[in-house]
Amino acid sequence: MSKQLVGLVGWRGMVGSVLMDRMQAEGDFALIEPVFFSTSNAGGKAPAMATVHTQLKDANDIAELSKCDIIITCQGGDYTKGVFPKIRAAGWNGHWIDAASSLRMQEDAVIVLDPVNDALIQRKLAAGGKNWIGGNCTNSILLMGLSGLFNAGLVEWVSSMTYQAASGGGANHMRELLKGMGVVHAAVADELATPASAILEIDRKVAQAIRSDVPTEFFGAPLAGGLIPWIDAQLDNGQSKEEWKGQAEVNKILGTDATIPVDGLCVRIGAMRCHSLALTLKLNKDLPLAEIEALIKGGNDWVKWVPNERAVTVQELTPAAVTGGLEVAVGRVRKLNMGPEYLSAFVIGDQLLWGAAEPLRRMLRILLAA
Ligand SMILES: NC(=O)C1=CN([C@@H]2O[C@H](COP(=O)(O)OP(=O)(O)OC[C@H]3O[C@@H](n4cnc5c(N)ncnc54)[C@H](OP(=O)(O)O)[C@@H]3O)[C@@H](O)[C@H]2O)C=CC1
Ligand SMILES: N[C@@H](CC(=O)OP(=O)(O)O)C(=O)O
Repeated sequence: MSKQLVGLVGWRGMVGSVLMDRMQAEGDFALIEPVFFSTSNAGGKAPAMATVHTQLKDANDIAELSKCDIIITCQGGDYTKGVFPKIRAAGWNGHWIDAASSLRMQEDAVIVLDPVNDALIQRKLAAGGKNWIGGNCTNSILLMGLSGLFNAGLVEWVSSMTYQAASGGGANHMRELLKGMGVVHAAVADELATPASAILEIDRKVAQAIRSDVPTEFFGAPLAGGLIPWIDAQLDNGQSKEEWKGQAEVNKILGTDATIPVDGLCVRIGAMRCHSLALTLKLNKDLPLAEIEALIKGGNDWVKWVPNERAVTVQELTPAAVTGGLEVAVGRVRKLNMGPEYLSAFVIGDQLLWGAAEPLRRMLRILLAA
């Protein structure tokens, strides 16, 4: 049987690069005929995985895109808004798998996170669904960490304070943070090399470097040594668009009948990869912690439970421990002073894996197996 033609767009970006790594690691390329597209280098050499279509095609060429059975795009929302309507209008009836937020809330789109909503995906596939959209990275990490509680129907509402890594903005954002770190270090390298140097002089110089010399082209404000308590667009109700996605997407992924309120603050921090969420959950039952732990651990195969103890938390509930892996770590789980149904949790996962590339890769495999 001939292999399906799978178009790959955005494969060079932050998410796309991770997707390529994972597809190679899992042998996905052996199951498909890949065609690589580019918005900036059409005609250039395609990655080595392309054995037949060895030249990059123009990512805006509707005719070439329409030859694909499946298209996976990690190019971004502007690309989706520009190309998706045209290719559908041109009569293309293939499967569109997309990392961008543009189509997520469309009626005929499914937000895919198969360890959490596989039954929903299969129902929509059987009904002829064609649009499979990855969720917002932070919401995917939230649900991968606590699907056990959500799927047990125990969550009444969630307050979510997020700590989102620089790579969430993309490759250029991650590069900007690293450059900024270099600027800050360079500003005080001599003083750091002199043990007796005055710490307040170091502090003053660092503050000056952060205010004046750290690059801000992509983040719009200095991130190195600091944080930015706003991600994505401003909405009329006072939320950032990133905060709005919380309730909208969590409920769509779960397919809830009654909306579970999800709200909080989304904050950009100077981590490279991994998004974290400091959560307050209101449960609808007062359960023993041991039962809550068992439900969280049983949520899916990728949950890594971290006991609420200082030493193991400091070692295992951090970006350094979690980056590059498929485990989603859940810790700091305890009852809060507000009452026995109020629970804290700290969830951290590699947002480029379960928060972006992995659900797309797994959706491709679901389609190939259908
Ligand atoms: N970053 C994340 O954590 C997540 C992102 N998403 C979504 O996925 C989509 C893609 O995001 P992301 O991968 O972060 O975006 P990037 O900006 O990293 O990549 C998108 C495209 O930008 C172009 N590009 C421009 N400059 C560079 C560069 N220096 N290095 C690499 N590529 C570059 C590439 O296109 P070309 O090769 O054609 O020039 C690339 O395909 C977005 O819609 C985003 O919202 C979803 C979940 C998580
Ligand atoms: N907005 C997230 C990345 C992401 O998931 O984007 P979107 O929801 O637009 O696909 C961040 O900046 O960390």
